Amino acid sequence: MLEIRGLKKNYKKFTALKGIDLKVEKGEIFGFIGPNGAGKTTTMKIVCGLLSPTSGEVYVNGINALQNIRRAKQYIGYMPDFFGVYDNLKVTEYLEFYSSIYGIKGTERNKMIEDLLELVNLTDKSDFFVDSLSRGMKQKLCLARCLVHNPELLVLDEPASGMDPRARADLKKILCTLIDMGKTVIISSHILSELSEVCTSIGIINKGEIVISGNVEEVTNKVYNNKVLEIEVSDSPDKAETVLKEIDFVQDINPTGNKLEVSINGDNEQIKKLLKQLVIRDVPVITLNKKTQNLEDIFLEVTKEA
Ligand SMILES: Nc1ncnc2c1ncn2[C@@H]1O[C@H](COP(=O)(O)OP(=O)(O)OP(=O)(O)O)[C@@H](O)[C@H]1O
Repeated sequence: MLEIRGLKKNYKKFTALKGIDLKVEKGEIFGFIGPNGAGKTTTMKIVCGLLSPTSGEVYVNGINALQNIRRAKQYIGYMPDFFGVYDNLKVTEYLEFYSSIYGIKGTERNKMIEDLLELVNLTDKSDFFVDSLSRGMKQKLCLARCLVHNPELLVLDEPASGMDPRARADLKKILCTLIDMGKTVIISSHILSELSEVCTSIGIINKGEIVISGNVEEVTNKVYNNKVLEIEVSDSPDKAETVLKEIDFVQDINPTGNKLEVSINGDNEQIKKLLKQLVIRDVPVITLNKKTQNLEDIFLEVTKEA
């Protein structure tokens, strides 16, 4: 759905993007993660045709977006990180205004606005003035706005900033609904915890360069060659520890009561071998889980200063 190749952007002498390569497949929720000033907004604006790159290529649904920006824009819904001021415009009027830009009128428009307000949980605010909405509500209205032309690719720049936990939970649900509707979503953030549960893939950008990208599991594996297992035994944790110490690919063991956190150098094959050893040696294993690393840990790991 989106492919970016060798994207560079200079602001005068400052190089904001140093040659970005990214691929986002249809149906993904791609988390575009990076600290302040990393280059997320610059990349997103170029993708949406709001900024020209210094060099590079952007393809949206196979269309060369830098050469056919009008065609590419039909596929893109962009939610900027800042929401403008709209005096004396009610929520419904606001969406009517944006619908008119795309030539959507009459009953089709009314039904679409009704559906969008339902999607973003703002049906009961349809008659409110936009300026009277809370920041979180404005964000959701802005999301509804970028859906009026039924785009396939949504580019959302920090949509959760300023939202309270309830609004964030709503946003996650909305994103899942959008994916069920067949959309592809790119969502930027520097607050990783808000993305970790919903993203199917991520790209981490730092100082204008993609440090790492791929689906969440791939990225986790690339960053952490070692896997961490959580093993619980009904009793005899000492025996479990003794057996684990004899396994050559076990790197570290951290026992707490009947639970052991075990770092291994290996993949699923090694996990199977480890479990087999424990069972053969009569260690009473009750549970064995792969400990998932959250995006926050990965982000801190890959963006830490050398
Ligand atoms: N118009 C501009 N002129 C000069 N420099 C700019 C301009 N816009 C952005 N920059 C610089 O380019 C770099 C990338 O900025 P960008 O806004 O893309 O980062 P970001 O990852 O979106 O950051 P944030 O999370 O703070 O929004 C920053 O160093 C910023 O200061």
